[in-house]
Amino acid sequence: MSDRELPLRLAVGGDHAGFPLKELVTKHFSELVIELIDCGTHDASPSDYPDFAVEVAEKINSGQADRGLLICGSGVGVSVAANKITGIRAAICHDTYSAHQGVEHDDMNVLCIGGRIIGSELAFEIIKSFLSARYTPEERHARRLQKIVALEED
Ligand SMILES: O=C[C@H](O)[C@H](O)[C@H](O)COP(=O)(O)O
Repeated sequence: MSDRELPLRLAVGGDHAGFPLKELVTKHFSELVIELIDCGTHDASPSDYPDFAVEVAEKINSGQADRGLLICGSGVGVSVAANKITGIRAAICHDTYSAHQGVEHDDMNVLCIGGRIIGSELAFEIIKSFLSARYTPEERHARRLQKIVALEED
């Protein structure tokens, strides 16, 4: 995949376990997106992943960012936390197919990665796949998304 510009504003966050990969990701993508907002953590001292899920979600829900990227050790904690927040559709993707199909079909707006699971080069490819993808507004996808919105309203 080429390193052409990915015209989105991206909010990035993660805990101490995600910090090493987040540092590499922010450096790699800062020139490839319109804006990269680093929501922390800013060092490797122990921290709590829900705090960064909240920060990234706030950037999206306030309109400051188009998409989010969350990195913890496994990707599990940040995805569980982010999906508690209305308007956030987050998923762990450790392959490129899920990263673009999740956007195209499910309008996924937050990608979650495990910094202890995959290396930086694969992570870069997955993130590019996620950022390059666009939601496909076909009737079946819209119908399913409406059912998810209804779950949020329960
Ligand atoms: O799903 C949770 C995340 O992977 C956390 O990054 C992980 O639990 C942190 O582990 P520890 O506090 O042992 O470094």
